[in-house]
Amino acid sequence: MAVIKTEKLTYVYGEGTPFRKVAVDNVDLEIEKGDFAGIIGHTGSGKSTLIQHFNGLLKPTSGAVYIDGEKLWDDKAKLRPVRFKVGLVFQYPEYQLFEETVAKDIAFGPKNMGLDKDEIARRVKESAEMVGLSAKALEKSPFELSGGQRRRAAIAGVMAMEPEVLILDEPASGLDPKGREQILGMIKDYHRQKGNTVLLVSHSMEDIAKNVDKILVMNDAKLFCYDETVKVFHRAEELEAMGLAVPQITRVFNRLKAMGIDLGEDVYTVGFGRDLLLNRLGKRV
Ligand SMILES: Nc1ncnc2c1ncn2[C@@H]1O[C@H](COP(=O)(O)OP(=O)(O)OP(=O)(O)O)[C@@H](O)[C@H]1O
Repeated sequence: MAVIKTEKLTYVYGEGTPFRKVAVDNVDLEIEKGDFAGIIGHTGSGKSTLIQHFNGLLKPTSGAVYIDGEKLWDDKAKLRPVRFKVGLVFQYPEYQLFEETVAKDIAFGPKNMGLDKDEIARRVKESAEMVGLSAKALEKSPFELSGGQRRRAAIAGVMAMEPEVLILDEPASGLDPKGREQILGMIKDYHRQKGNTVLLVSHSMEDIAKNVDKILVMNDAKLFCYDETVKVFHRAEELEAMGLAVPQITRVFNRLKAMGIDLGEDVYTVGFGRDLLLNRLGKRV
């Protein structure tokens, strides 16, 4: 069964005003349990609006959202547990840290869930380890940490709620290349260890290509596709037509194909391209 399902999901900002804007338009979507997916689309294509429906932060203008088969908004009392089930990490979440220590910040969500002290302590420890924060860092004020560490602390705060679905909006934005790799690697490890559903919004095709198994593409408020990474990059021309640059390495190999050198596979990471080439050249890799 799909963990997230939408039926003709539509969301309109400013209904009844001259500024009316359809941000999500008739989206039918099924996200399976355990999927690790990237969400891409040009600026303003509706990515943030879409994900805010998945934990009941936004109410559809029309259409429906189901979490674990349960329709949201039929009974408002059921929204609270959904917010625990679907954890949302906003862009630049480090600006939302406010407690006096990192440990207290991470504990905030589990505390809010009404868990007992021991369980909260276990979760704080486990999620701090997951994001690579030391025991020493936990006792510091969030303001004593570096930007990258603060981001980790904020992500750990949502992980500590042990959501079934973890959604992150641009988790690597504003970080240097090394910081980006570390955060994305950490999210990949989290998915591998927990097997949970993880969705991450990103502007970077390269980041997406390297990390996720599936891609959801939004275009002008509509769902363009939700499919395996390879299959999505196979549609490079359509993606480029909607202003989405496929990874540079994919373009190089597509160019080779156009020149008659078809290696028979879609290439979207440098590592895979290298192995493919070396294999064809008959060398061991
Ligand atoms: N609070 C709001 N009021 C009015 N219009 C809004 C509001 N938030 C978003 N929009 C509009 O809805 C559309 C979709 O916005 P959304 O933020 O969901 O897109 P996005 O794909 O996440 O964009 P970005 O990549 O820039 O974050 C855009 O045209 C945006 O201007």
